[in-house]
Amino acid sequence: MHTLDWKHAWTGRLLTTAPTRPQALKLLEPQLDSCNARLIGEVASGKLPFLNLPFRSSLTARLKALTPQLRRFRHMVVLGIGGSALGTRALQKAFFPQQDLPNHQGPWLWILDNVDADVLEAQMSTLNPEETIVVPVSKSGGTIETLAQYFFMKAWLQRALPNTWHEHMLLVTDEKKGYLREEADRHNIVSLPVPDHLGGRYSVLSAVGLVPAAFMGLPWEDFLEGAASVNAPLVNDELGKPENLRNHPAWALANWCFELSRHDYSQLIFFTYIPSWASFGQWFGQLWAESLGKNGKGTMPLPAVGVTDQHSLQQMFLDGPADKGCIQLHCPNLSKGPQFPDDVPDSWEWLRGKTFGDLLNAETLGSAAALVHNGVPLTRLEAAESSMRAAGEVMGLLMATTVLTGWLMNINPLDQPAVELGKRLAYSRLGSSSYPEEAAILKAFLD
Ligand SMILES: O=P(O)(O)OC[C@H]1O[C@](O)(CO)[C@@H](O)[C@@H]1O
Repeated sequence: MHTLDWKHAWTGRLLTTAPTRPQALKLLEPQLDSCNARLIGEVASGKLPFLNLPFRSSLTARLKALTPQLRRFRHMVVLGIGGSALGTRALQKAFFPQQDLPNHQGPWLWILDNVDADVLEAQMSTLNPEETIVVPVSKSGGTIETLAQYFFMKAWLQRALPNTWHEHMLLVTDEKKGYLREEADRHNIVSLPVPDHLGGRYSVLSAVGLVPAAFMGLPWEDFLEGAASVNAPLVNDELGKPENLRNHPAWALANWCFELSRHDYSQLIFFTYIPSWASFGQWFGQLWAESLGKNGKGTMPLPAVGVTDQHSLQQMFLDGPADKGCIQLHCPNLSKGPQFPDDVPDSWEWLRGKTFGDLLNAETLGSAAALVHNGVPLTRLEAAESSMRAAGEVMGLLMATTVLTGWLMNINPLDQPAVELGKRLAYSRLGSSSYPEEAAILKAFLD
């Protein structure tokens, strides 16, 4: 289980100009009713599948059947970008650290989520196609960065394995539409669906995150269970009871984030003090930014890693503009590591008998106290353990919080229309004639 510590949340400008937390929650009663009505409607119409996981049993059956086939490969190369890669990387770094440690013998998961010619060429010149499965992941099936890599890696497989190349691919994409779906049908490539309404940043609980997890041998069912359990009160049989929403931690957290934005805290630090979960910050960054940056609204996510970023970003957090609130994610029950010996030098005699993990816990606390002392409103999200189940809980909670914060801000947290322009400008630059308006924008930019 996780807990939220609110003791220092309603501080800074919130303390002087905003209501106290109980008052704020009370003031939000009218929004509670409208958000509750929206929750009922959107769950019923299938628009929030990351909350009630309607695809869970079919995915579980398919993935269990596929796992032996996946695990016979030594390398998996995931091609994806944004939400088609960030959740997977978070799981890999957190739960498969051995790949980054000495003497690892495999399996190896490679995540190609950029337009990086050196990395692509290195993959194709060093991996043995016989031992490799390529997994293009794209909800839309048409993302240019992913497709571009797909074209090259498909040709690479075809050259080496002319008759069996399609057995070295697994496509994760929309069930019915998109170019990758057509490719799966055309070449008889095994595929798993990204369910309807499950956009990239909400998709880690689907085949998007779980195919690589199964390949790494991770307990992905625990991950699903964690996410399902945290949001069950919002979507269970008693769906519609306002107290389910009123008492849910995501409602309280969304309420606080909304109040921060209303009081000119324009940045939200997501400070992860579980070192192996450092990559959760990038996952959260996309979730928060694409969901909430709309109509001049939203707060800027600032992923930071404790303790590392105490030595790079923390100065700004503490003494820069007072425009930041902070969620500190931590776990007091991580492994403790070795004990400091009795012969550490006298200047550090207070370390004697303590463990390396005690240092992390003390720094987690020290950083939190320093932020609060400097007026930064802080909510502490404590995971009882750093397991896959706990990760599912935390991610499930953050997804629900993001959606509710968007509703409170009166914006649609499920789309990301503004990002399209840059893509169209690039297509135009490459010679596509479908974008005359973009050609004009480019011309104005270049002239
Ligand atoms: O899974 P897809 O459709 O390839 O999209 C990749 C990413 O691109 C975006 O649509 C933004 O352009 C993200 O929301 C998404 O995670």
